[in-house]
Amino acid sequence: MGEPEPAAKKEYTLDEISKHTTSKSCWLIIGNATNGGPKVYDVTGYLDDHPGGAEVMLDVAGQDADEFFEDIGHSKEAREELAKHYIGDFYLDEAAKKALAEQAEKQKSAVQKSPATTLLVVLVAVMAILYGVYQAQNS
Ligand code: HEM
Repeated sequence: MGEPEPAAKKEYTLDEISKHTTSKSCWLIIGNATNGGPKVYDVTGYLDDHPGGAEVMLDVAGQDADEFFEDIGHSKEAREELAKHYIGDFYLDEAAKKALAEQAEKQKSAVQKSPATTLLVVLVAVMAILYGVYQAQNS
């Protein structure tokens, strides 16, 4: 048994999204393999409230704005605000869906590996400090 799916999940194609590029109707695609895939947001009502200004949003309207959104390092509050404007998912064909799932899987295993990497870094640092102390005591 899979996860329960909402009955009618709306999906938008780039054809449709790319029509919404003005202050009268401004849509953005935000999301990637690490957070559930690309999603579509109608941010028309938020343009005038955006602390970064309306212009930056209009610049990337009707297209994939994920990198722009992530590069700013938007806060948790910004992400909560973003969620309010969600209108549906970005349509992915089977190949794109598969690529996204593979990317998500890769990200997951990279995260799982990271505690071991952190431990190794800490271990090397501790050994370096101990070596320093040993040297100091014997000089
Ligand atoms: C619905 C989508 C978006 C929401 C809800 C949002 C929300 C916010 C919020 C709350 C801030 C204040 C700082 C923070 O809390 O992180 C902020 C700052 C900013 N945002 Fe956005 N943002 C969105 C999309 C974008 C996009 C697509 C861009 C760039 C193309 C962008 C560029 C900026 C910039 C440059 C700032 C910094 C403003 C400054 O510090 O002067 N934002 N945004």
